[in-house]
Amino acid sequence: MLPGDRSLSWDDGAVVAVDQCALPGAYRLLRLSTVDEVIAAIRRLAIRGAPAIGVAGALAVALSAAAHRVGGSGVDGRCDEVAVRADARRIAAARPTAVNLGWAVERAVSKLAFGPDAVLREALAMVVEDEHVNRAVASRAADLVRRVTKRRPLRLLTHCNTGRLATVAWGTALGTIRTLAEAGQVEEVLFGETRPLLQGARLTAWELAEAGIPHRMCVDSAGPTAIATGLVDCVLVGADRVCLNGDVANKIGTYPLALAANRAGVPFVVVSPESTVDRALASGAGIEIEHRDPAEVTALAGAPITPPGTGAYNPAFDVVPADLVTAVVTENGVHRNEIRREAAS
Ligand SMILES: CSC[C@H]1O[C@H](OP(=O)(O)O)[C@H](O)[C@@H]1O
Repeated sequence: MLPGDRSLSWDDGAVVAVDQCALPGAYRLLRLSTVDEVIAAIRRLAIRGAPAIGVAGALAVALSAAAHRVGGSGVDGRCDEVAVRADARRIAAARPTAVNLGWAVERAVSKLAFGPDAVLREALAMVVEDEHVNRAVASRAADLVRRVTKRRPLRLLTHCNTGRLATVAWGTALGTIRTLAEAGQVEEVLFGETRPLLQGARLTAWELAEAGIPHRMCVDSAGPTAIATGLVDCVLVGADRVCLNGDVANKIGTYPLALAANRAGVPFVVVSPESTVDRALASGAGIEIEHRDPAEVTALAGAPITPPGTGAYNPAFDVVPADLVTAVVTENGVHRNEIRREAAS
């Protein structure tokens, strides 16, 4: 097991991460010592979740800087910056939608001139920061949920996995649920299985069981009905990219939940670190949505579920327009609709 709540760490020149493809059947650690090994882990979602892939990307830049060290150590260290920047571009391209990956890679690359050890220090700082940020965001989001709901204890709905596995530790939307549960304020969590890769069924179920929080799963398409029939007091989701106007990209299946919540008057709260906010992007129209292998849809656990030759539409994310979002909560505050406004509280 990794120390504490951690699902991602650094150990003696290697990235160490929980293999999320092996859960819930096996808790297995990956030890990744090359840039290509980290890129492959991100691409197959062994490491997944916007904050987690960001920090893993920064650690991969540190692996590259060490591999391309050209002399000296500490403040005298230098590396082949051209080679490291080429690696950084490949790392940032591993998955296009979560802004955290590019943000974290750029932050690690910004220390290149100070040598490989400085790059590693910056990446390790992100490891520590992520857990602190997530706990702060979760606390702020829990306060908002208490303000915008009446019923106690709460019946919450979430989607995909936004817990300690999707971050370095604690989690964002699921971190908020953990915070509320620790205060005895959660009756039950309903979550979607999250087809096709089953992040809900495999990972959120595992985390909620580990935390001892009452939970039930539903098929993704039942989430809107649960909201419409009064089974949900608040919807809590994560994000992969929040735009300047408040549009939010998140796991496919989030948009229908937002539509149902808006129609039912149920709060729809997005919980994410500031590193998921892309202030360079005016609106969701500019977000690159990752489209993945159709075989992820036409097969289940590797076994075909359709006749041979069946095609599939497999966007990994959708975009929730800002007007369907009750609030985006970050460590800097509660943003209602447009992100450009300063935090409302
Ligand atoms: C706090 S995780 C944010 C976000 O990342 C997940 O996507 P994926 O499993 O494809 O990496 C999902 O959209 C979560 O909401």
